[in-house]
Amino acid sequence: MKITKDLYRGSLTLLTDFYQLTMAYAYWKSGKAEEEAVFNLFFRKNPFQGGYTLAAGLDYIIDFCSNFKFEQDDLKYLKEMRNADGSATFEPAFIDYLQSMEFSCDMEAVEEGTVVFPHLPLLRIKGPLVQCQLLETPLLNIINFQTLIATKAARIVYAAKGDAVLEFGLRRAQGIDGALAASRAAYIGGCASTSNVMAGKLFGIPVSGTHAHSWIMSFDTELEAFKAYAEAFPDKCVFLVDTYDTINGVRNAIEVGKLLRESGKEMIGVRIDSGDLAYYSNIAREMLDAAGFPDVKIVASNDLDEQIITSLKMQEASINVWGVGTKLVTAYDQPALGAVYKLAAIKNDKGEWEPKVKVSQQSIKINIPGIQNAIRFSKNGKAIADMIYLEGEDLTSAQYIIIDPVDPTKRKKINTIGLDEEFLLKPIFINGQKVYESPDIHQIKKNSERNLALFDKAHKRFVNPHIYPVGLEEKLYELRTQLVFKMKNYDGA
Ligand SMILES: Nc1ncnc2c1ncn2[C@@H]1O[C@H](COP(=O)(O)OP(=O)(O)OP(=O)(O)O)[C@@H](O)[C@H]1O
Ligand SMILES: O=P(O)(O)OC[C@H]1O[C@H](OP(=O)(O)OP(=O)(O)O)[C@H](O)[C@@H]1O
Ligand SMILES: O=C(O)c1cccnc1
Ligand SMILES: [Mg+2]
Repeated sequence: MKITKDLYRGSLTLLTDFYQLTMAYAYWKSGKAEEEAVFNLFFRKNPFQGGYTLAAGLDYIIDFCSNFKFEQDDLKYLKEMRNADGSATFEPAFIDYLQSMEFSCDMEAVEEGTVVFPHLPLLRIKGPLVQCQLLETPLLNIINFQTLIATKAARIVYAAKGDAVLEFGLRRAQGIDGALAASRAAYIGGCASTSNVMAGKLFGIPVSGTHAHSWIMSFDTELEAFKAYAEAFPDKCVFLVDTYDTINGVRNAIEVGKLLRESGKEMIGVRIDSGDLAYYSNIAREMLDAAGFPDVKIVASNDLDEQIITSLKMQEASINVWGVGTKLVTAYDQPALGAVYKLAAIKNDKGEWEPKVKVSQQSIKINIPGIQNAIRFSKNGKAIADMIYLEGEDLTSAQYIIIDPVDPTKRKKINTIGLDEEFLLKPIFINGQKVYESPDIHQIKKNSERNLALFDKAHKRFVNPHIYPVGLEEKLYELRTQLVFKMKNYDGA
């Protein structure tokens, strides 16, 4: 297979769990395939034991849905699928049905770079049951990963307190697609650049890089290596100083920095990639300052994450730029976000929407039924609370009570006078037609910055962050409670 932009932009319609296809077939057999349904995509817990999550991945979803079509070779594959007894898994008429299927759903979603919280709908899709069902797996695959990595990046960038964070993860990322999507999401989360050249080409992300130990090792001496690099890249010299002896490495960098200056150029930085990064960065800073290089940056790398960066900041390390790879692109301490996709409503024979609920012993697992949206209330540029409500509800009240979806004793009163309101779900597709103007990657990154600025630092700290209030509007809470009671009786529980 060729790894080209087409891999991500072409039809990936079979990228779904087989059970979506078995259900599709069974829906079709039972005459339910075209019944209208609404599904919500949401998660139940912020990743990394954090206080917020940064949404990413929508642009992939838009591409996926825009190209949602069973191609001839997809159909051939399904047609040839056999049961254990040798009979065809799917009837030919079903294959014809798939062939004629075109994406015709309505979709609303939060924009990429939106700060989101447990229980909020990140995406809502309305359309034929069969289409909504087939889309469950790819939508989750895309949102779960990119949202996870964007959130990890936002945390790392937050720890860096305004210093640039360079994403160096390609060599340790989860395969080719994981690497590309991670580089994209890391940029959305606030990284300044990626080392992944293909991500730069595909997504328009700035690329940057220094050099490796192998460059130094290929010469007889470190000094020779620095001089040769300076000749090749007089405007981009970031010297890796720790191959043999970090202090001597800084001395050599200063020597070449002086030569560069004589030729009218300035050394940009030094990179330290091992040892005690606080200790060596502080020595390097003193040496560089004393030699007349106060503007030369000190880049640090080596298994960094938000915790180590925070520690190095506390130690007053003289680091200005952070190269972060493995722990960012693999979301090292939490390898998956647990977003789910649940049926919220279905249209009955009379054309009325019937809200649907999945009952669980664990109240956190009871989904929120009905066709929902969410409003973010804020005051003077600071978010106060999010309210999930039923679409069509009268929203002119001066006061709301929002009720915690897991613990109904937790409630918050919101007086709306003087508050700003933002509807979180934006229309993306109507009847399968795209109505959303996708922002470019730089605008998405700015949206992340704007969104993150809405939230108090209490929600951003790494240890026991303050919980941001997200609640159900009273009527939605009532609907959910009544429905749970009804379904439990129905089950005889
Ligand atoms: N001052 C510091 N405070 C906290 N963590 C640090 C500090 N300096 C470095 N670290 C981190 O400690 C870890 C050190 O890794 P490790 O024990 O593998 O040593 P190393 O420097 O990589 O060794 P080597 O010289 O073989 O490359 C890295 O994750 C690094 O980011
Ligand atoms: O540490 P990360 O956050 O993943 O950042 C990327 C790392 O990749 C490179 O070295 P590599 O890890 O390949 O070799 P090394 O550990 O021997 O330096 C680089 O020098 C960084 O240390
Ligand atoms: O450019 C760098 O310094 C770099 C790139 C990838 C991995 N480690 C370092
Ligand atoms: Mg390493």
